[in-house]
Amino acid sequence: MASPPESSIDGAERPLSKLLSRVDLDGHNLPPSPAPSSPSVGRRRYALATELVYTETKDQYGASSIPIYQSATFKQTSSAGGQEYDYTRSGNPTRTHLERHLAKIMNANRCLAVGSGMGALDVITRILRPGDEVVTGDDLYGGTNRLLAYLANNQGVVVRHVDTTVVERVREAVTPKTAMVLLETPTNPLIKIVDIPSIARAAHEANPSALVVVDNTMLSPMLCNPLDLGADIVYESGTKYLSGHHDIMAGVIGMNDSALADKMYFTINATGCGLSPNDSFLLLRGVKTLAIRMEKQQANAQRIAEFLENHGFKVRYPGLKSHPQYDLHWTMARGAGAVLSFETGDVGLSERIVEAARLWGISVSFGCVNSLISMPCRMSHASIDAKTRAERQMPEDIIRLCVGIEDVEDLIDDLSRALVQAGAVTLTLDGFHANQEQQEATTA
Ligand SMILES: Cc1ncc(COP(=O)(O)O)c(C=O)c1O
Ligand SMILES: N[C@@H](CCSC[C@H](N)C(=O)O)C(=O)O
Repeated sequence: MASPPESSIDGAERPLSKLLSRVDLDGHNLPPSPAPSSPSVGRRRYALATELVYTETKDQYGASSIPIYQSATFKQTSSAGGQEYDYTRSGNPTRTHLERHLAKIMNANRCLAVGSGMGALDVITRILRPGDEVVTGDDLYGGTNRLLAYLANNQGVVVRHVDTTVVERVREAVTPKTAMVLLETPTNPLIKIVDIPSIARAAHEANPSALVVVDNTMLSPMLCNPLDLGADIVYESGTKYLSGHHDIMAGVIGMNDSALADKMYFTINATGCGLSPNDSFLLLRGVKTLAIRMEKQQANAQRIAEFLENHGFKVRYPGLKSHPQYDLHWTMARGAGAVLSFETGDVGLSERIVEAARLWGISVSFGCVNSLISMPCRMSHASIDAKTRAERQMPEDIIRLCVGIEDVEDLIDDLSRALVQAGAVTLTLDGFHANQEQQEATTA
Protein backbone atom coordinates (compact mmCIF):
# COMPACT_ATOMS: atom_id res chain seq x y z
CA MET A 1 0.00 0.00 0.00
CA ALA A 2 1.19 3.53 -0.79
CA SER A 3 1.69 4.73 2.74
CA PRO A 4 4.37 5.37 5.31
CA PRO A 5 4.70 2.29 7.51
CA GLU A 6 2.85 3.79 10.44
CA SER A 7 -0.19 4.71 8.31
CA SER A 8 -3.30 2.63 7.88
CA ILE A 9 -5.94 2.67 5.17
CA ASP A 10 -8.78 2.24 7.64
CA GLY A 11 -7.66 5.18 9.69
CA ALA A 12 -6.84 2.94 12.65
CA GLU A 13 -4.30 5.48 13.87
CA ARG A 14 -7.13 8.06 14.17
CA PRO A 15 -9.97 6.69 16.26
CA LEU A 16 -13.25 6.83 14.34
CA SER A 17 -14.87 8.34 17.40
CA LYS A 18 -12.68 11.37 16.66
CA LEU A 19 -13.43 11.26 12.95
CA LEU A 20 -17.15 11.09 13.70
CA SER A 21 -17.12 13.54 16.57
CA ARG A 22 -19.27 16.11 14.78
CA VAL A 23 -21.59 13.72 13.00
CA ASP A 24 -25.22 14.04 13.97
CA LEU A 25 -25.58 10.38 14.89
CA ASP A 26 -29.24 10.46 15.83
CA GLY A 27 -30.09 12.30 12.65
CA HIS A 28 -31.92 15.27 14.19
CA ASN A 29 -30.29 17.69 11.76
CA LEU A 30 -30.92 15.52 8.73
CA PRO A 31 -33.97 15.31 6.51
CA PRO A 32 -36.26 12.41 7.31
CA SER A 33 -35.95 9.07 5.59
CA PRO A 34 -38.06 5.95 5.94
CA ALA A 35 -34.83 4.00 5.61
CA PRO A 36 -32.22 5.87 7.62
CA SER A 37 -28.63 4.77 7.26
CA SER A 38 -27.29 6.74 10.20
CA PRO A 39 -25.96 4.47 12.92
CA SER A 40 -28.12 4.09 16.04
CA VAL A 41 -27.31 6.31 18.96
CA GLY A 42 -24.89 4.73 21.36
CA ARG A 43 -23.90 1.83 19.17
CA ARG A 44 -20.28 0.89 18.74
CA ARG A 45 -18.53 2.82 16.01
CA TYR A 46 -16.44 0.73 13.70
CA ALA A 47 -13.40 1.34 11.54
CA LEU A 48 -14.07 3.31 8.37
CA ALA A 49 -13.91 0.21 6.15
CA THR A 50 -16.73 -1.28 8.25
CA GLU A 51 -18.77 1.93 8.39
CA LEU A 52 -18.65 2.12 4.57
CA VAL A 53 -20.48 -1.20 4.36
CA TYR A 54 -22.73 -0.84 7.38
CA THR A 55 -26.09 0.77 6.71
CA GLU A 56 -29.20 0.61 8.79
CA THR A 57 -32.50 0.20 6.99
CA LYS A 58 -36.00 0.30 8.35
CA ASP A 59 -37.64 -0.96 5.20
CA GLN A 60 -41.15 -2.30 5.78
CA TYR A 61 -40.18 -5.67 4.26
CA GLY A 62 -36.68 -5.72 5.74
CA ALA A 63 -34.94 -5.17 2.41
CA SER A 64 -31.23 -5.30 3.18
CA SER A 65 -30.45 -3.10 0.20
CA ILE A 66 -32.17 0.28 0.06
CA PRO A 67 -34.96 0.14 -2.54
CA ILE A 68 -34.89 2.50 -5.51
CA TYR A 69 -37.85 4.82 -4.96
CA GLN A 70 -38.31 5.38 -8.68
CA SER A 71 -41.16 7.79 -8.26
CA ALA A 72 -41.41 11.46 -9.16
CA THR A 73 -44.32 12.07 -6.79
CA PHE A 74 -45.49 10.86 -3.38
CA LYS A 75 -49.17 10.67 -2.41
CA GLN A 76 -50.31 12.84 0.45
CA THR A 77 -52.81 11.85 3.10
CA SER A 78 -54.55 15.22 3.20
CA SER A 79 -55.15 18.26 1.02
CA ALA A 80 -52.65 20.12 3.21
CA GLY A 81 -49.84 17.89 2.00
CA GLY A 82 -47.11 17.81 4.60
CA GLN A 83 -45.85 14.24 4.12
CA GLU A 84 -42.11 13.65 4.40
CA TYR A 85 -41.80 13.49 0.62
CA ASP A 86 -43.92 15.09 -2.09
CA TYR A 87 -41.74 15.36 -5.21
CA THR A 88 -38.36 13.83 -6.03
CA ARG A 89 -36.73 17.13 -7.00
CA SER A 90 -37.37 18.24 -3.40
CA GLY A 91 -36.44 14.94 -1.78
CA ASN A 92 -36.38 11.20 -2.40
CA PRO A 93 -35.96 8.41 0.18
CA THR A 94 -33.19 6.66 -1.76
CA ARG A 95 -31.24 9.92 -2.09
CA THR A 96 -31.80 10.79 1.57
CA HIS A 97 -30.54 7.37 2.63
CA LEU A 98 -27.40 7.88 0.53
CA GLU A 99 -26.89 11.41 1.90
CA ARG A 100 -27.13 10.22 5.49
CA HIS A 101 -24.68 7.42 4.83
CA LEU A 102 -22.25 9.81 3.12
CA ALA A 103 -22.53 12.38 5.92
CA LYS A 104 -21.29 9.68 8.28
CA ILE A 105 -18.40 8.74 5.97
CA MET A 106 -17.43 12.35 5.18
CA ASN A 107 -17.55 13.29 8.86
CA ALA A 108 -20.10 15.97 8.03
CA ASN A 109 -23.32 16.97 9.73
CA ARG A 110 -25.04 17.13 6.37
CA CYS A 111 -24.34 15.80 2.90
CA LEU A 112 -26.19 16.57 -0.33
CA ALA A 113 -25.98 14.50 -3.51
CA VAL A 114 -26.29 16.03 -6.97
CA GLY A 115 -25.91 15.01 -10.61
CA SER A 116 -22.14 15.53 -11.06
CA GLY A 117 -19.02 16.94 -9.45
CA MET A 118 -19.38 20.09 -11.52
CA GLY A 119 -23.03 20.24 -10.43
CA ALA A 120 -21.77 20.24 -6.84
CA LEU A 121 -19.42 23.15 -7.52
CA ASP A 122 -22.22 24.99 -9.32
CA VAL A 123 -24.46 24.66 -6.23
CA ILE A 124 -21.63 25.86 -3.98
CA THR A 125 -20.67 28.84 -6.14
CA ARG A 126 -24.29 30.01 -6.40
CA ILE A 127 -23.81 31.61 -3.02
CA LEU A 128 -21.41 34.10 -4.68
CA ARG A 129 -22.62 37.60 -5.49
CA PRO A 130 -21.28 40.05 -8.09
CA GLY A 131 -18.15 41.69 -6.67
CA ASP A 132 -17.31 38.70 -4.46
CA GLU A 133 -13.77 37.40 -4.77
CA VAL A 134 -12.62 33.79 -5.05
CA VAL A 135 -9.03 32.83 -4.29
CA THR A 136 -8.02 29.56 -5.89
CA GLY A 137 -5.08 27.56 -7.24
CA ASP A 138 -3.11 27.76 -10.45
CA ASP A 139 -3.37 24.02 -11.04
CA LEU A 140 -7.03 23.06 -11.11
CA TYR A 141 -9.17 20.48 -12.85
CA GLY A 142 -10.06 21.94 -16.29
CA GLY A 143 -13.81 21.93 -15.65
CA THR A 144 -13.35 23.82 -12.37
CA ASN A 145 -11.22 26.38 -14.17
CA ARG A 146 -13.93 26.70 -16.86
CA LEU A 147 -16.75 27.27 -14.34
CA LEU A 148 -14.68 29.89 -12.48
CA ALA A 149 -13.86 31.62 -15.79
CA TYR A 150 -17.60 31.66 -16.59
CA LEU A 151 -18.38 33.27 -13.22
CA ALA A 152 -15.63 35.83 -13.78
CA ASN A 153 -16.77 36.65 -17.32
CA ASN A 154 -20.54 36.62 -16.77
CA GLN A 155 -21.41 37.03 -13.11
CA GLY A 156 -19.03 39.75 -11.92
CA VAL A 157 -17.11 37.41 -9.62
CA VAL A 158 -13.40 38.21 -9.26
CA VAL A 159 -11.26 35.06 -9.45
CA ARG A 160 -7.63 35.16 -8.31
CA HIS A 161 -5.43 32.20 -9.22
CA VAL A 162 -2.42 31.91 -6.94
CA ASP A 163 0.11 29.22 -6.11
CA THR A 164 -1.82 27.53 -3.30
CA THR A 165 1.22 25.42 -2.38
CA VAL A 166 2.54 28.62 -0.74
CA VAL A 167 0.29 29.59 2.19
CA GLU A 168 1.61 33.17 2.11
CA ARG A 169 0.35 33.66 -1.47
CA VAL A 170 -3.17 32.78 -0.33
CA ARG A 171 -2.95 35.01 2.75
CA GLU A 172 -1.85 37.95 0.55
CA ALA A 173 -4.71 37.35 -1.90
CA VAL A 174 -7.51 37.23 0.70
CA THR A 175 -9.31 40.57 1.11
CA PRO A 176 -12.51 41.66 2.91
CA LYS A 177 -14.30 40.85 -0.37
CA THR A 178 -13.07 37.24 -0.46
CA ALA A 179 -16.13 35.04 -0.19
CA MET A 180 -14.45 31.74 -1.02
CA VAL A 181 -11.05 30.04 -1.00
CA LEU A 182 -11.25 27.03 -3.29
CA LEU A 183 -8.62 24.31 -2.98
CA GLU A 184 -7.72 21.00 -4.62
CA THR A 185 -5.18 18.59 -3.17
CA PRO A 186 -3.41 16.72 -4.69
CA THR A 187 -3.98 18.95 -7.68
CA ASN A 188 -5.12 17.46 -10.96
CA PRO A 189 -2.89 16.78 -12.93
CA LEU A 190 0.35 18.18 -11.45
CA ILE A 191 -0.15 16.39 -8.10
CA LYS A 192 0.82 19.43 -6.04
CA ILE A 193 -0.06 19.27 -2.35
CA VAL A 194 -1.94 22.09 -0.65
CA ASP A 195 -1.74 22.64 3.11
CA ILE A 196 -5.45 22.72 4.01
CA PRO A 197 -5.11 23.49 7.78
CA SER A 198 -2.63 26.35 7.32
CA ILE A 199 -4.61 27.89 4.48
CA ALA A 200 -7.91 27.54 6.33
CA ARG A 201 -6.35 29.27 9.35
CA ALA A 202 -4.77 32.03 7.26
CA ALA A 203 -7.95 32.61 5.24
CA HIS A 204 -10.21 32.71 8.30
CA GLU A 205 -7.80 35.07 10.11
CA ALA A 206 -7.68 37.41 7.12
CA ASN A 207 -11.43 37.27 6.55
CA PRO A 208 -13.59 35.28 9.02
CA SER A 209 -16.52 35.19 6.60
CA ALA A 210 -14.53 33.59 3.77
CA LEU A 211 -15.59 29.99 3.13
CA VAL A 212 -12.82 27.46 2.63
CA VAL A 213 -14.01 24.91 0.08
CA VAL A 214 -12.02 21.76 -0.71
CA ASP A 215 -12.41 19.50 -3.75
CA ASN A 216 -11.61 16.06 -2.29
CA THR A 217 -12.09 14.11 -5.54
CA MET A 218 -8.46 12.98 -5.76
CA LEU A 219 -8.51 11.30 -2.33
CA SER A 220 -12.12 10.53 -1.37
CA PRO A 221 -13.29 10.34 2.27
CA MET A 222 -11.38 7.07 2.53
CA LEU A 223 -8.10 8.98 2.58
CA CYS A 224 -8.91 12.52 3.70
CA ASN A 225 -11.58 14.43 5.62
CA PRO A 226 -11.07 18.13 4.79
CA LEU A 227 -13.78 19.23 7.24
CA ASP A 228 -11.55 17.91 10.05
CA LEU A 229 -8.70 20.02 8.67
CA GLY A 230 -10.52 23.35 8.84
CA ALA A 231 -12.52 23.41 5.61
CA ASP A 232 -16.07 24.79 5.71
CA ILE A 233 -17.32 22.79 2.73
CA VAL A 234 -16.00 19.64 1.08
CA TYR A 235 -17.22 18.39 -2.27
CA GLU A 236 -16.21 15.75 -4.70
CA SER A 237 -17.07 14.07 -7.93
CA GLY A 238 -18.91 10.87 -7.07
CA THR A 239 -18.20 9.83 -10.65
CA LYS A 240 -14.72 8.83 -9.46
CA TYR A 241 -13.69 6.76 -6.41
CA LEU A 242 -17.03 6.91 -4.58
CA SER A 243 -18.91 5.03 -7.29
CA GLY A 244 -15.79 3.39 -8.72
CA HIS A 245 -17.11 1.84 -11.93
CA HIS A 246 -17.61 4.76 -14.33
CA ASP A 247 -21.25 3.89 -14.71
CA ILE A 248 -22.76 7.04 -13.18
CA MET A 249 -22.15 10.77 -12.85
CA ALA A 250 -22.56 12.17 -9.34
CA GLY A 251 -21.39 14.92 -7.02
CA VAL A 252 -21.53 15.19 -3.23
CA ILE A 253 -21.29 18.19 -0.90
CA GLY A 254 -20.57 17.92 2.83
CA MET A 255 -20.60 20.56 5.55
CA ASN A 256 -21.19 21.02 9.27
CA ASP A 257 -22.99 24.37 9.26
CA SER A 258 -26.71 23.67 8.97
CA ALA A 259 -27.56 27.20 7.75
CA LEU A 260 -25.06 26.73 4.92
CA ALA A 261 -26.51 23.30 4.19
CA ASP A 262 -30.01 24.80 3.99
CA LYS A 263 -28.77 27.32 1.41
CA MET A 264 -27.26 24.51 -0.67
CA TYR A 265 -30.44 22.46 -0.37
CA PHE A 266 -32.48 25.48 -1.49
CA THR A 267 -30.41 25.72 -4.69
CA ILE A 268 -30.70 21.98 -5.35
CA ASN A 269 -34.49 22.08 -4.96
CA ALA A 270 -34.79 25.34 -6.90
CA THR A 271 -32.67 24.20 -9.83
CA GLY A 272 -33.50 20.48 -9.82
CA CYS A 273 -29.98 19.03 -9.80
CA GLY A 274 -30.46 16.44 -7.03
CA LEU A 275 -29.11 12.96 -7.79
CA SER A 276 -31.69 10.63 -9.35
CA PRO A 277 -33.03 7.67 -7.30
CA ASN A 278 -31.35 5.13 -9.57
CA ASP A 279 -27.97 6.87 -9.46
CA SER A 280 -28.33 7.31 -5.69
CA PHE A 281 -28.74 3.55 -5.41
CA LEU A 282 -25.69 2.89 -7.59
CA LEU A 283 -23.58 5.42 -5.70
CA LEU A 284 -24.50 3.84 -2.36
CA ARG A 285 -23.59 0.41 -3.74
CA GLY A 286 -20.25 1.76 -4.98
CA VAL A 287 -19.40 3.41 -1.66
CA LYS A 288 -19.62 0.04 0.08
CA THR A 289 -16.57 -1.26 -1.81
CA LEU A 290 -14.55 1.97 -1.59
CA ALA A 291 -12.07 0.66 1.00
CA ILE A 292 -11.16 -2.52 -0.83
CA ARG A 293 -10.94 -0.79 -4.22
CA MET A 294 -8.84 2.07 -2.89
CA GLU A 295 -6.49 -0.27 -1.07
CA LYS A 296 -5.80 -2.26 -4.24
CA GLN A 297 -5.71 0.80 -6.52
CA GLN A 298 -3.18 2.66 -4.45
CA ALA A 299 -1.02 -0.42 -3.89
CA ASN A 300 -0.90 -0.80 -7.68
CA ALA A 301 -0.25 2.94 -8.14
CA GLN A 302 2.69 2.79 -5.72
CA ARG A 303 4.27 -0.10 -7.63
CA ILE A 304 3.82 1.67 -10.96
CA ALA A 305 5.15 5.00 -9.65
CA GLU A 306 8.25 3.24 -8.31
CA PHE A 307 8.64 1.29 -11.56
CA LEU A 308 8.63 4.48 -13.67
CA GLU A 309 10.90 6.39 -11.28
CA ASN A 310 13.37 3.51 -11.10
CA HIS A 311 13.53 3.54 -14.89
CA GLY A 312 14.47 7.23 -15.07
CA PHE A 313 11.15 9.06 -15.53
CA LYS A 314 10.10 12.18 -13.65
CA VAL A 315 7.08 10.95 -11.70
CA ARG A 316 4.61 12.96 -9.62
CA TYR A 317 2.95 10.84 -6.91
CA PRO A 318 2.60 11.61 -3.18
CA GLY A 319 3.46 8.00 -2.31
CA LEU A 320 7.03 8.60 -3.53
CA LYS A 321 9.56 9.97 -1.04
CA SER A 322 10.93 12.08 -3.92
CA HIS A 323 7.68 14.10 -3.98
CA PRO A 324 8.73 17.54 -2.68
CA GLN A 325 5.67 17.72 -0.42
CA TYR A 326 5.63 14.08 0.70
CA ASP A 327 5.68 14.95 4.43
CA LEU A 328 2.94 17.57 4.12
CA HIS A 329 0.68 15.17 2.24
CA TRP A 330 0.96 12.51 4.94
CA THR A 331 0.03 14.98 7.70
CA MET A 332 -3.38 15.35 6.03
CA ALA A 333 -4.09 12.07 4.26
CA ARG A 334 -4.27 8.35 5.01
CA GLY A 335 -3.07 7.31 1.56
CA ALA A 336 -1.61 8.58 -1.70
CA GLY A 337 -4.54 7.77 -3.99
CA ALA A 338 -4.22 6.16 -7.39
CA VAL A 339 -3.51 9.03 -9.79
CA LEU A 340 0.05 9.79 -10.87
CA SER A 341 1.63 11.65 -13.72
CA PHE A 342 4.96 11.46 -15.47
CA GLU A 343 6.83 13.32 -18.14
CA THR A 344 8.66 12.11 -21.21
CA GLY A 345 10.25 15.35 -22.41
CA ASP A 346 8.48 15.19 -25.79
CA VAL A 347 4.79 15.57 -26.74
CA GLY A 348 5.04 13.22 -29.75
CA LEU A 349 6.68 10.58 -27.61
CA SER A 350 3.93 10.88 -24.99
CA GLU A 351 1.30 10.48 -27.72
CA ARG A 352 3.01 7.32 -28.96
CA ILE A 353 3.16 5.84 -25.45
CA VAL A 354 -0.53 6.56 -24.79
CA GLU A 355 -1.57 5.10 -28.13
CA ALA A 356 0.63 2.01 -27.74
CA ALA A 357 -1.02 1.03 -24.43
CA ARG A 358 -3.63 -1.74 -24.68
CA LEU A 359 -4.64 -2.62 -21.15
CA TRP A 360 -4.62 1.04 -20.13
CA GLY A 361 -7.71 2.63 -21.68
CA ILE A 362 -7.26 6.05 -23.28
CA SER A 363 -9.87 7.93 -21.32
CA VAL A 364 -10.49 10.90 -19.07
CA SER A 365 -11.54 10.43 -15.44
CA PHE A 366 -10.06 8.35 -12.62
CA GLY A 367 -11.01 6.38 -9.52
CA CYS A 368 -12.44 3.53 -11.57
CA VAL A 369 -11.70 -0.20 -11.23
CA ASN A 370 -9.97 -0.25 -14.62
CA SER A 371 -6.76 1.61 -15.42
CA LEU A 372 -6.69 4.67 -17.66
CA ILE A 373 -4.01 6.62 -19.48
CA SER A 374 -4.41 10.16 -20.81
CA MET A 375 -2.70 13.37 -21.87
CA PRO A 376 -4.35 16.03 -19.66
CA CYS A 377 -3.40 18.98 -21.90
CA ARG A 378 -5.28 17.34 -24.78
CA MET A 379 -8.11 15.79 -22.79
CA SER A 380 -9.26 16.59 -19.24
CA HIS A 381 -7.59 20.02 -19.19
CA ALA A 382 -8.06 21.00 -22.84
CA SER A 383 -10.58 23.66 -21.78
CA ILE A 384 -7.65 25.61 -20.27
CA ASP A 385 -6.17 27.49 -23.24
CA ALA A 386 -2.57 26.77 -24.30
CA LYS A 387 -1.32 30.21 -23.17
CA THR A 388 -2.73 29.76 -19.67
CA ARG A 389 -1.38 26.22 -19.50
CA ALA A 390 2.07 27.57 -20.37
CA GLU A 391 1.79 30.38 -17.76
CA ARG A 392 0.83 27.76 -15.17
CA GLN A 393 3.77 25.56 -16.21
CA MET A 394 1.71 22.56 -17.24
CA PRO A 395 4.03 20.35 -19.27
CA GLU A 396 2.30 19.59 -22.57
CA ASP A 397 3.91 16.14 -22.63
CA ILE A 398 2.57 15.11 -19.23
CA ILE A 399 0.93 11.67 -19.14
CA ARG A 400 -1.58 10.89 -16.40
CA LEU A 401 -2.08 7.33 -15.17
CA CYS A 402 -5.23 6.48 -13.23
CA VAL A 403 -4.62 3.11 -11.72
CA GLY A 404 -7.27 0.42 -11.31
CA ILE A 405 -7.52 -2.94 -9.56
CA GLU A 406 -6.04 -5.19 -12.27
CA ASP A 407 -3.10 -7.50 -11.66
CA VAL A 408 -0.19 -5.09 -11.25
CA GLU A 409 2.23 -7.26 -13.24
CA ASP A 410 -0.13 -7.08 -16.22
CA LEU A 411 -0.26 -3.29 -15.89
CA ILE A 412 3.54 -2.97 -15.68
CA ASP A 413 3.95 -5.39 -18.57
CA ASP A 414 1.60 -3.39 -20.81
CA LEU A 415 3.22 -0.09 -19.82
CA SER A 416 6.71 -1.49 -20.45
CA ARG A 417 5.66 -2.69 -23.89
CA ALA A 418 4.14 0.74 -24.68
CA LEU A 419 7.34 2.51 -23.56
CA VAL A 420 9.51 0.24 -25.72
CA GLN A 421 7.18 0.41 -28.73
CA ALA A 422 7.03 4.22 -28.52
CA GLY A 423 10.82 4.48 -28.37
CA ALA A 424 10.78 6.07 -24.91
CA VAL A 425 13.44 3.83 -23.42
CA THR A 426 16.82 2.39 -24.28
CA LEU A 427 17.21 -1.34 -23.81
CA THR A 428 20.18 -2.34 -21.66
CA LEU A 429 21.57 -5.71 -20.58
CA ASP A 430 19.69 -5.49 -17.31
CA GLY A 431 16.40 -4.07 -18.63
CA PHE A 432 15.70 -0.59 -19.96
CA HIS A 433 16.08 3.06 -19.01
CA ALA A 434 14.39 6.30 -20.02
CA ASN A 435 16.08 7.96 -22.96
CA GLN A 436 18.27 11.03 -22.74
CA GLU A 437 15.43 13.55 -23.20
CA GLN A 438 13.52 12.13 -20.26
CA GLN A 439 16.62 12.14 -18.10
CA GLU A 440 16.98 15.84 -18.91
CA ALA A 441 13.32 16.39 -18.04
CA THR A 442 13.94 14.53 -14.78
CA THR A 443 16.82 16.74 -13.76
CA ALA A 444 15.34 20.02 -15.10
C1 LIG B 1 -10.67 17.14 -9.30
C2 LIG B 1 -12.01 17.10 -9.99
N1 LIG B 1 -13.02 17.80 -9.47
C3 LIG B 1 -14.24 17.80 -10.03
C4 LIG B 1 -14.49 17.10 -11.20
C5 LIG B 1 -15.85 17.18 -11.80
O1 LIG B 1 -16.57 15.98 -11.64
P1 LIG B 1 -17.69 15.48 -12.64
O2 LIG B 1 -17.02 15.00 -13.87
O3 LIG B 1 -18.39 14.41 -11.88
O4 LIG B 1 -18.56 16.64 -12.94
C6 LIG B 1 -13.46 16.36 -11.79
C7 LIG B 1 -13.64 15.59 -13.03
O5 LIG B 1 -14.50 15.71 -13.81
C8 LIG B 1 -12.18 16.38 -11.17
O6 LIG B 1 -11.16 15.73 -11.70
N1 LIG C 1 -14.88 16.74 -21.91
C1 LIG C 1 -14.90 16.82 -20.46
C2 LIG C 1 -13.64 16.29 -19.90
C3 LIG C 1 -13.86 15.66 -18.57
S1 LIG C 1 -12.37 15.36 -17.65
C4 LIG C 1 -12.92 14.32 -16.36
C5 LIG C 1 -12.02 14.21 -15.18
N2 LIG C 1 -12.23 15.25 -14.23
C6 LIG C 1 -10.56 14.11 -15.43
O1 LIG C 1 -9.76 14.85 -14.83
O2 LIG C 1 -10.18 13.24 -16.21
C7 LIG C 1 -15.08 18.26 -20.07
O3 LIG C 1 -14.98 19.14 -20.94
O4 LIG C 1 -15.37 18.55 -18.92
